Amino acid sequence: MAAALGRAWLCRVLRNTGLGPRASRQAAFAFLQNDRIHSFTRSLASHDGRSSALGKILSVTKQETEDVGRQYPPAVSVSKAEQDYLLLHQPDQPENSQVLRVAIIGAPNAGKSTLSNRLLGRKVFPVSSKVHTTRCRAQGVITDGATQIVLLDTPGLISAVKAKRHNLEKSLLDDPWQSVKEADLVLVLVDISDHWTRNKLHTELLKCLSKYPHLPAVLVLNKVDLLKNKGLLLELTARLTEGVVNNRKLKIKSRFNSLPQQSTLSRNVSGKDRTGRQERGDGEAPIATGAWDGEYVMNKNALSEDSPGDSEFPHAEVSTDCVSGSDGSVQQPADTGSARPQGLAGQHGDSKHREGWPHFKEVFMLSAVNGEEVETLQRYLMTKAQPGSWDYHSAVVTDQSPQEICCNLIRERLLEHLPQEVPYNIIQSTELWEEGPSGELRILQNITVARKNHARLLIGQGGQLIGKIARDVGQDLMNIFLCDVQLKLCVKVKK
Ligand SMILES: Nc1nc2c(ncn2[C@@H]2O[C@H](COP(=O)(O)OP(=O)(O)OP(=O)(O)O)[C@@H](O)[C@H]2O)c(=O)[nH]1
Repeated sequence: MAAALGRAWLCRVLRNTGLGPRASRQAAFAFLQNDRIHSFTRSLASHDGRSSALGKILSVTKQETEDVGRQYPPAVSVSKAEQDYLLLHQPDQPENSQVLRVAIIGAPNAGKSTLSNRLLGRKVFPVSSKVHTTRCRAQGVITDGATQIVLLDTPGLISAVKAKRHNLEKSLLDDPWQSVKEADLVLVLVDISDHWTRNKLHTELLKCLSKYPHLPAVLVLNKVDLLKNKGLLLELTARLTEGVVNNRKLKIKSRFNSLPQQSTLSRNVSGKDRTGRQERGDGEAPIATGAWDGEYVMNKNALSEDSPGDSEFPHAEVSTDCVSGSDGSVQQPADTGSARPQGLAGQHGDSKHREGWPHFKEVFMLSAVNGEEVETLQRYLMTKAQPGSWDYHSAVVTDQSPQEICCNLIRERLLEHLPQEVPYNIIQSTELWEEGPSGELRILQNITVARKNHARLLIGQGGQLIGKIARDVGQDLMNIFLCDVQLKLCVKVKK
């Protein structure tokens, strides 16, 4: 009640500054939710000169709103018409505008949507532990100063055979390829906590990279928070890059023989520091910071939390004895005692037989779920933007409609809470989408399941599960739209 009164008062104050009714309500909501008012005022006010009036009321300087605005991106409009208008609106780019389109590709469940949400600073893509949460590609937009980064979130890469066997829709097969075709840079995400898949790049990934060999590609090892033995990161890096990053050969050294003997890198484990001295276990642990091309790669603090000790960190460095082929490919020197894992396919082997990709420009090791090192990746992406026109107005955070966002987030929860195939056979339809008298968003969505027992599962005892899903999705939607949301879910059985 107190919050509602406070909101109404703030809303009136904001309206006196010349803001429209919805803008005032959103701003008031944001202010009382958190301090997201800064981003909101930035996105609204920076275009029409109202920033000074709002700034006075909120005691926020222009610099402050810009700084915090970087942290908190603009809200998404609850109205499809408004969102469509924004999407078609002429981008409000400055003269020195820069742009970078980034396709995020990887196997299903690698964490592509989680990373996209992290980079955006707002959850607009659905995430779940079940595969194929993302059904078609969608875009997220980060606008910071004169630079715009467009993230192309894609469904997990799958083979045509698999798509046919599981009767999966065409978008799952085509969209990742389409996104790569449109991208300026591709992020290849690998789930390094998955023992079954982490030792080799997915065949479809390799096919995709081979098809666009001149597109800059960056390897991202995700879910480092789940890895106990951090030393494995460098071993995996050597495998997945075929021992070459940015045209340079990797040399992996370990101060302690922590890598297993049968390791593909064991012949390079020297147990010595850079000066060739044998090191003691209590010395300062060398880490792979700035190992490649002078850029940041791995940060000890970011990765050491659950590490058994610094001795787990091997050291990686790059020798410059790699040469570029005339086609831009990297050729291995004859015998340099390289870190290249044995038994890998040749440099130009077909994607079926190779395990890694030797043309990655950079390697990042991060945790999309808790944000470790995501900012480092974001900074890197910012530096890669090239002069060019923006794709979107700075107030756009995604190209999805508000209804699509809502459907996807409900599906995310259905995937999370329902067993096996049940959530994949559900049909969702939005029956009501309207703005209530106090500016709240009212949504009624029908969820049609295939069988009665599925409906029982979904409703849960005394309506507990469906109630929880409605509350959780409602909360997510409030954070996206920055307004009150009343979400009702109605479970039906297919006739
Ligand atoms: N522990 C941990 N879990 C993560 C991390 N990143 C993603 N996840 C989890 O991995 C699961 C899959 O994440 P998504 O972002 O949906 O993966 P995706 O690649 O978009 O999946 P698809 O839509 O199937 O292609 C979710 O349960 C996430 O919470 C991470 O860095 N650490």
